[in-house]
Amino acid sequence: MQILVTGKQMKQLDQSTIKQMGIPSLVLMERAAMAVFDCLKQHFPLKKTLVVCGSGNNGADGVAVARLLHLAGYPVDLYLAGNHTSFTEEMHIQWQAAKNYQVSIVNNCRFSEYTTIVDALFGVGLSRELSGKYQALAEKINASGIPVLAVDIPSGIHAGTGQVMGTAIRATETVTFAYRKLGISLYPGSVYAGHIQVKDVGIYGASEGVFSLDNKDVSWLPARDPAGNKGTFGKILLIAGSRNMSGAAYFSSKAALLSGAGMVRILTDESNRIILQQQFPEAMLSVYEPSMTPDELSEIVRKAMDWADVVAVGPGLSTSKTAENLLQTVLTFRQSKPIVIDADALNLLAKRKDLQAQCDAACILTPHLGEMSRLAECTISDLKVHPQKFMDVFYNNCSCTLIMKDARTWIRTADGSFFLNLTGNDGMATAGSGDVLCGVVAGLLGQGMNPSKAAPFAVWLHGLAGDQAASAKGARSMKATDILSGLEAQLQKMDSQN
Ligand SMILES: NC(=O)C1=CN([C@@H]2O[C@H](COP(=O)(O)OP(=O)(O)OC[C@H]3O[C@@H](n4cnc5c(N)ncnc54)[C@H](OP(=O)(O)O)[C@@H]3O)[C@@H](O)[C@H]2O)[C@@H](O)CC1
Ligand SMILES: [K+]
Repeated sequence: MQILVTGKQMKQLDQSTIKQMGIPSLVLMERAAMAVFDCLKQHFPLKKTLVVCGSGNNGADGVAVARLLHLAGYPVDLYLAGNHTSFTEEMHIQWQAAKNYQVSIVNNCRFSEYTTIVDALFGVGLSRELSGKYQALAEKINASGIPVLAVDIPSGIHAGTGQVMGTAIRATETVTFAYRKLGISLYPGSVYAGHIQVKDVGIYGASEGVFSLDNKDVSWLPARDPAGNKGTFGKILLIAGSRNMSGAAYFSSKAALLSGAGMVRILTDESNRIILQQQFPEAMLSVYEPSMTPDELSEIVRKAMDWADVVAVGPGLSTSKTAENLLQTVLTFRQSKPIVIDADALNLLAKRKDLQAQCDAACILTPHLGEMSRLAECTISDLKVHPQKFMDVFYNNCSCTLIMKDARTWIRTADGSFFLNLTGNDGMATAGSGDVLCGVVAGLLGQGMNPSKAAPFAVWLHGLAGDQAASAKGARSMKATDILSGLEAQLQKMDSQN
C-alpha cells in the first residue's frame, strides 16, 4: 500500500525530516536531483537539455539537475523563469554552485535547440494560477513537442486536487519525491504527469494521507482452505434484474462466483428464469412474480436471506415499487449480514432517509457520481472538487462503507480512512462493468474479508481485470464479459503469487 499526499502534507514531511530528524535540506535536494538525473539518462534524449527553473525549491532541484548534467558532460542550458528577489535559501546556494561550475545560463529559450526539457518551475509550493510570463512559458513548452521531465509535479497542477491552475506543463514523465502526490493521481493531473516514478530521497514517516493499493497488497486476498466446502467460501444472494432485464443479474452473480464465492443464488423477476438458467447454470435461482403481495414478496426475500452469508441488492433492479419493497425487506431483516447496495437500489435509498439510517459499517454502497450526488444531495462538481468532504458528510447520515465510482474511484471505509484506486482504464466505462464490481465486492465479503478491506481490494482487482481486458481487446471495444475474463486471469495470477 502506498500513501498519496497533498502538497501541504508533503511540506510538513519535508520540514519534519529537516528539523526533527536533522537531515539538511540540501542533502534531500541532492538526492532528488540525482533521481531526476538517473531518469533523464535512462529515458530521455540528452543531446541538449533545457532546464527551466522557478525561484523556489522546485527550481533549486532543477538547478542541481543542470549541474549534474553539466558535470557528467551532457550539454545543458539553465533558464531562470523566476525572480532573483524571491530565491529561497537553497536556491541561492544551488544557483551559486551552478555558476561556480560554469553551467550555461541563458536568458532566452530557443526551443528548437533542445531534445529534452526539465520542468522545475513550480512544485508542491504552487499557490495560485499560472499567469503572465509563467503561463506564456508553459504554453510554449507544451507547443514545442519536446519531451518533458517534470520535477516532483508538472508545473501548474495543484498537488492536492489534480486541477490545472490556469495552465500546466504536460510532461512525458514525472519524477516525484518520497510520496506520490494526490494531484498526479487524480485527473487531469495524472494525464499531465505522464509516466510517474516515485523516488526515495530520504523523507519518511507519512501516516496521514490517502491510501492506494499496489502489487504488495495481493496478500490481502483471502487464503483458500484446502479442506473447504461450498459453504466455507460464502453463500451470496444477488437480488438483481427486473422484468425482462437479466443482464445485470448475470454479470454481478458471475463476478461473485469467479471471485471465489462458494455458492450464488439470484433472486429475480420470474421473466428472467429461463435465460439465467441457460446463461449461468452454476447459479441457483429464486424468483418472484409481479402479482405477489408485499407480504409474499417479503417472505421470499427473507427465506433467501436466511440462506445467504452476504446479500447484494440493486443491479438492474429498477426503481419500481416492487424494487423498493425488496430493498426495504433486505435492510429490515438483514440482521448483521454484510450487504452490498448498488445501482437502482442506491436511487431508492436516496429517497428513503429511514432506510439510510439502517446502514452500518457492514453495508457497502457503490454509487457512481450521479448516484452519489443524489445520496449526498450535492452536485457532481462538488464531488469532483471535494470528494472527501462530501463522503464524510454523507457518512453522518448513513454510516456505511462507501465506494464512489469515477475514473479514479474513491473508497471511504467506516473508520474514516480514504483509498484512491489507481488501476483501470476508460474502457471500463461500459455497460455491465459496475455490475461486475458489485459481484466482486460480494464474493470477497463471502470469503470472510471485512468491508474495510473488501471495498478497496475489490475496486483494485476490478481495475486490474479491466486493464487485462483492455490489453486483450482494446479499451474501445472491451465489454463486461472481457472484464469477467480479466478477473479470472488476475485471480489466477494472484493465487500463484501468494
Ligand atoms: N528540502 C525540501 O523542502 C525539499 C523540497 N523539494 C522540492 O521543493 C519543492 C517545493 O519547494 P517550495 O516549497 O519552495 O515551492 P515551489 O513549488 O518551488 O514554489 C514556490 C515558489 O513559487 C511561487 N509561486 C507559487 N505559485 C506561483 C504562481 N502561480 N505564479 C508565480 N509564483 C508562484 C511562490 O511564491 P509565493 O507564493 O511565496 O509568492 C514561491 O516563490 C518540491 O516540490 C520539491 O521539488 C525537494 O528537493 C526535496 C527536499
Ligand atoms: K515542476
